[in-house]
Amino acid sequence: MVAVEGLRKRGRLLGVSLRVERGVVGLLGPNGAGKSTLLALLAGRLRPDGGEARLLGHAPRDPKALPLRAYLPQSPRLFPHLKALEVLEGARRVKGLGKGALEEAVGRMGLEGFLHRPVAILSGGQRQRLALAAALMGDPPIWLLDEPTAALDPKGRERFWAWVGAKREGAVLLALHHVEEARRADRLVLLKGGEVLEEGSPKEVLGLRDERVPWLMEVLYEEPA
Ligand SMILES: Nc1ncnc2c1ncn2[C@@H]1O[C@H](COP(=O)(O)OP(=O)(O)OP(=O)(O)O)[C@@H](O)[C@H]1O
Repeated sequence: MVAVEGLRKRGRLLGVSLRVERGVVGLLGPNGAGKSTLLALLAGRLRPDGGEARLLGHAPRDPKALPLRAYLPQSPRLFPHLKALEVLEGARRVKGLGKGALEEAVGRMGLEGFLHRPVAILSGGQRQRLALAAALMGDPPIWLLDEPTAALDPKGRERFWAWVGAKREGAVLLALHHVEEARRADRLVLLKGGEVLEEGSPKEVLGLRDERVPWLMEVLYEEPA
């Protein structure tokens, strides 16, 4: 479903290969590891210098790939003067979806309380919930989400993971920083310096404690060993 072969972006990604048929894949790694670059390349927002990626057989920049994926960048741009509901209406129209999809997205992310407020006065977490609802509306088969829960409170995180859990088909790729969330993924991919360092189940990857990954101790193991 998502196939990546030797993907390169100068100075940022040094040749990454991955294959995700289905399920939730967490991308872990310290700041600057290349997680956002990989997701932006998969979303077609960046052009690679080498290698290739396919989303259900389509190149990321092929217009046919657009309706197949949801992409949430690390700092989503939302027009500040629009009301939350207008942002969602815009996403719904662009995606050619019915009202039901919008209502589902509102319910999933709990947006009922601030639908009529302009983006400019929303809190950081409210904006993130809105951006997620707009991106995931219609439930495309592939989700590419860059630190989707970074600004969310515990309830918002639960709502997000409940939505992930309700997704029965498809591939979800998430850049993550927290161990407790990484444990919920089906597979984890550790990136560092633009390369894949390890790949495996959360148990395998989070159990790694060798000298190649000293940053794991600092970045991932907030909990006492
Ligand atoms: N436009 C750019 N031009 C050149 N280098 C860039 C550009 N954007 C990012 N980089 C560099 O690419 C590397 C990978 O960055 P990237 O944002 O993909 O990392 P990340 O793993 O998502 O990090 P974080 O956890 O901080 O979000 C970093 O060293 C970064 O400084």
